[in-house]
Formats: sequence, structure tokens, C-alpha cells
Amino acid sequence: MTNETWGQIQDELLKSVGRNNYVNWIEPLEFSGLDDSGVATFLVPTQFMGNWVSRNFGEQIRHQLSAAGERVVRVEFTVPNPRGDKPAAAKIASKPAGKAIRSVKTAKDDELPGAPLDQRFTFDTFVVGKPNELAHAAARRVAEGGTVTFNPLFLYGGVGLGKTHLMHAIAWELQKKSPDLRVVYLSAEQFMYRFVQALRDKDMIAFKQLFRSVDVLMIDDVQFIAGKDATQEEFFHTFNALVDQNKQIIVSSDRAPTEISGIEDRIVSRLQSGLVVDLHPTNYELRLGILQQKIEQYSEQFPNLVISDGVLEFLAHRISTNVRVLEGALMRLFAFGALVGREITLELTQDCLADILRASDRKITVEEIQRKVSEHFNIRLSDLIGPKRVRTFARPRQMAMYLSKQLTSRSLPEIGRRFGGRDHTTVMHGVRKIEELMQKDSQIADDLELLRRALEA
Ligand SMILES: Nc1ncnc2c1ncn2[C@@H]1O[C@H](COP(=O)(O)OP(=O)(O)OP(=O)(O)O)[C@@H](O)[C@H]1O
Repeated sequence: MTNETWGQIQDELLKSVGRNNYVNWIEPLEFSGLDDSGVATFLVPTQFMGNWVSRNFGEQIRHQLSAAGERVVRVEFTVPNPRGDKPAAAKIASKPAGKAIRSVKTAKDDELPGAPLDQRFTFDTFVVGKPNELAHAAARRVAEGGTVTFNPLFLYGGVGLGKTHLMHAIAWELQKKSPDLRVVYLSAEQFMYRFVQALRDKDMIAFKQLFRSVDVLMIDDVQFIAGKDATQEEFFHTFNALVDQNKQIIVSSDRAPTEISGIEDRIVSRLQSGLVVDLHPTNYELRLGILQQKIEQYSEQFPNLVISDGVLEFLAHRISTNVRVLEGALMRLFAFGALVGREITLELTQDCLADILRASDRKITVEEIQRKVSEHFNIRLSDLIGPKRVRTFARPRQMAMYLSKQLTSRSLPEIGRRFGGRDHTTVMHGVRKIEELMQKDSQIADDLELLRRALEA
């Protein structure tokens, strides 16, 4: 069999498994060979993926290969380099919880003020997508060590978007490369606690010496020191001393330096003097990637887990708040699935996660719908809302009314008011018209589906 035949079979598979499944599971397969005994082999990036494809699409692939005239009795999926760079998830999880700085070999070992690092927060387990690619690239650069190019690296972004994960990943990487490096990670709160303790114990000299002796200092959630003047002062001195010695500093916060009120200007300016990068809110693709990665990470812990098609896509669509919530939802599903010993279907998912789904329901507004619809049909917002009755405006207007009824909790009169003060009967008529057209006009049905997806993304 040639790669070309495989190309044709892929086209067939695209039709039979659907676009989503195709992109996620079939496209990454690489045809490796078909031997005399009828075993077709494909290369897959990970063992988990191989198992998944084998279980869910193995028979279909075999069938298509046979239909194309090949004698195939079995299809196998193998990982090209099973040792890879990526440590197996189970190995990471089963290591004893370590102290962050345990590999530092100086006499001051036990005195280093760092907090423990999470074993799971490595670069291997960090999924990169558009929203975090810059932050990830900057973190990678810092993790290479060597000459300090930007100081500090300032990472910021909303809750649960991976700031801590990236900082720990840098620390793990640096320690792996140079076990003697004194890498210290701690939260701003812990920094303050240490400082207050040193003040109380009249041990400031030791405190200063300790913090000035590190090679890499990472302070998480720096916004915490806002309004805490003495801590800020000490932080500023520590910061300057380390920068003067050309030591790397990495700081994270939930907002940009200039947006942290209650921090002295000179500190803000210091914080901005290196590279400031933000982690944007996740998009659908990144969320789906993270879910797939988590499944792989936990596959050995939950070996009998079967998840129906569409469940991950559903979660990635519906839980867009933050990654921590997404992860929590998946863990609950795993636990539940293991408990009841059943395949995790969409229905089970909706049932089991009802509270999370309700809480993370994003509120879509009529205004947002109007904007998206007018963009989609390339008409002006004023024409969509205005009085003109020509079909080019009237049909999109009715679709926007229909979507407003479907996706918001606004009543018909409320929707009417937002469409240039129309009566509720006009809205009702519009909604009914679209319901009717959807049945017979596939173009309208497709447009609505596209719009709905764009709005719910
Ligand atoms: N891109 C990603 N790939 C894999 N896991 C991620 C990613 N982003 C976030 N996570 C996971 O989401 C969880 C929350 O991330 P993390 O603790 O790093 O967030 P944070 O930005 O520091 O949040 P907070 O502001 O609450 O401190 C972690 O379990 C982390 O592993």
C-alpha cells in the first residue's frame, strides 16, 4: 500500500467519522507499513492516542483498507520512540513529593526559603495554544538558563490560566539542567511571612543574606504585596540586589504591573523593566487540547475509562471559565466513571456536572448576538436593528431574534425593545419564521449553527 492510497482512505474516513474526530484522531496518524501477514502499522504520537484510535476507529480503518483492495487482517498503532522526551505521566505522579530546592547541595540547603514544586507542573504537561504561546516561549527561554536576557520575566493573566504551572516548569527545567543552581519559588504571601518573621526574630541580616544568595527568584501572585509598604520596600531591595548581580527574577500577577494599585511607582517601573507577557483566556482548541492531555496523564490511574465521542468537545465548549475548573470537572467525571463502572456518555456528563455547567454558563447578550449576526452577513448593525424591511436585512434580523430567544433569558418584549423598539409579536413571528425555515433551508440551518458556535466559543 502506498501513502497515496492512505491519503484516499483518509478522505473516506473524514466523511465517516466527522471533522472533529478526524482532526483529533485520524489526521495525526502516520502510515508506516503493511506486512505480508496483513498487519498494517501506523505511527501515533502517544500510546494513549494509539489505544484510543484502536478502540474507537481501528475496525473502521481496517474496513476502509480492505475496501481499497488491501489484504488487512489487523491494524496496529505504535509510538515511534516509546522513551520519547516526555516522561510518562504515571511516573511523574508516583514520585515522592519532593522539596522544591532539594537538589541544591550547599550547606544552606535547608535554609532556602522556597515552597515545594508541584510534580505535575512541567513543560511536558503544559499545552501550548494561541492564547499562551508567547508566555510559554518566554518561559522556555528563561528555562534555558545562561545569559539573563530579560529581567524580570513578568507573567500575568486571569485565575487558573497557567501562571504557576509555567513558573514551576521553569524551576524544574533549570534544576534538571543545573542541579546546583539555587532556584527559589515562593508566593508573595510567603515572602511577606518570611519577612515579618525575620523582623519579629530580629534576624533581618540572615533574611537579606538568604534572599540575596539565590540564583533564580520566582515570586508568584505579586499583587499580594499591594498596600503592604514594608514588604514592598524589602521586595524592592531584594529585587535590585539580585538584578545587580545579574540573577534571574520571575514574577507573576493576576494583572499587568501598571494595573496593580497600591504598589509604589518605582516598583511598578522595576517590574516592567524586563519582559511583560500575558496569558490570554483560553480558546476552544486549547481547552480541548488540555482535556486530551489530562486524559493521557491520568490514563494509567483510570485504565478502564471509556469516554463517549463528543464528551470532551462538549466540555471544551461549555466550561470556558478557567483551566482549573475544567480539570476539576474532568477529575469528577473520571471518579464517577470509575465508581459506576460505565462508559462516560454525554448524558452522564451533563448529570454529573450539572452544577459546574450551570455556574460556567456564559451569559450571552442580545447585543453580542446582533454584532455577530451583522458581521456574519456583512451588514451594518444599524440596518440589522433599523426599520428597513428588505430581505437582506429582515432575514438576518429574524435570525438574530431567534438566537436571542434561544441563547439568552430575555423575554420577547425585552428582545423587541433591543431591536429598535419592536413589538413582542414581531419577535414571535420572526422566531417562528426561522424555526420553519430551518427545517427546509439547510443554508439557514448551517448559518445558525455557525453563529451559535461562534457565540458559545
Ligand atoms: N496550558 C495548560 N496546559 C495544561 N494545564 C494547564 C494549562 N494552563 C493551566 N493548566 C492547569 O490549570 C490549573 C491552574 O493553573 P495554575 O495554577 O498555573 O493557574 P494560575 O494562573 O497560577 O492561577 P491563579 O491565578 O489562581 O494562581 C493547573 O492544574 C494547571 O496545570
